[in-house]
Amino acid sequence: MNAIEINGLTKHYGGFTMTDVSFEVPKGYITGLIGPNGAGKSTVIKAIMGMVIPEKGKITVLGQDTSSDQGTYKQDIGYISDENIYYDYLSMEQMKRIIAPFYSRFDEEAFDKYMNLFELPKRKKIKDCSKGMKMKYAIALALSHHPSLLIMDEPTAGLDPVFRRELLDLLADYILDEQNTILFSTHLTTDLDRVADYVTFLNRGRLVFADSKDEVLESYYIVKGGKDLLDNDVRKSLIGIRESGVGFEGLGKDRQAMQELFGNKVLFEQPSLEEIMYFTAKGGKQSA
Ligand SMILES: Nc1ncnc2c1ncn2[C@@H]1O[C@H](COP(=O)(O)OP(=O)(O)OP(=O)(O)O)[C@@H](O)[C@H]1O
Repeated sequence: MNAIEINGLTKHYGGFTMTDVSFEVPKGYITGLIGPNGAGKSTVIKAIMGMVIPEKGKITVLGQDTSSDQGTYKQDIGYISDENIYYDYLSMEQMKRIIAPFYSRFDEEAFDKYMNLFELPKRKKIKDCSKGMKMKYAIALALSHHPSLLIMDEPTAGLDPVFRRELLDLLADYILDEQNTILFSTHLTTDLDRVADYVTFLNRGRLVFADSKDEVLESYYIVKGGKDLLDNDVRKSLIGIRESGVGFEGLGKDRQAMQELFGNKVLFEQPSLEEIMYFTAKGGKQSA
């Protein structure tokens, strides 16, 4: 079963077009949404949250069509924005009092537990909180109404490495209840290496892939070889290439064809998610 289904999402802004993006977020797992700056990650997340109205496409969240639902599906979502959506001059406690009534299952005890766990002083004004504290506060609020779906836009941005790791562990715990689902966007593929089960990759408003992390990693290869091997046909068959003075390194998909062509004249490696993102985003244009 899927927690989220996106079909044919299309949205135009001035210089940007999101074209026919379709993917699913399976229930009970962590799905990471990756892509370079401006790829459209926030646009997708805002469309799921009903904050961006697409020109085309259908979005179903927890079985409800978001365009016909009056927003009740949001009761079950813990949403963490990448923007500051709080009143700066209020304390964290005062802001919580404004937000809590919107959620029928808001749990004060859980809120206190997370505030203590994250070492957040309730009386501190939001304007005096660091970026990381604001993110922790957003996470505390989101978890306190026991959502079955957590949607987070860049939750690890601005966090120190220690809390980043703690947060990822917390997410892994949250998913232990197989009814819960997480979708989070990030630039940091190392976040995904640690916790993601599925990966959705957007580039320039288009879907590159949406699949299980293991399938993704297995379906690509990195090839390394001498410069003399790099003719036009090889260039065309690779998704991205990086050239140096003596050789090249490229990302491709059909390993067998490349193997038949070069045998043991080249070296094959399994790419990391970061390399897949880097070569796909840059294409074959750059050289090192
Ligand atoms: N309200 C808007 N009006 C005009 N253009 C917009 C608007 N919102 C987003 N865009 C543009 O749409 C594109 C995609 O933006 P989006 O924020 O979805 O990307 P992103 O992948 O989340 O990027 P980042 O990783 O930098 O946060 C960008 O070029 C952005 O400038």
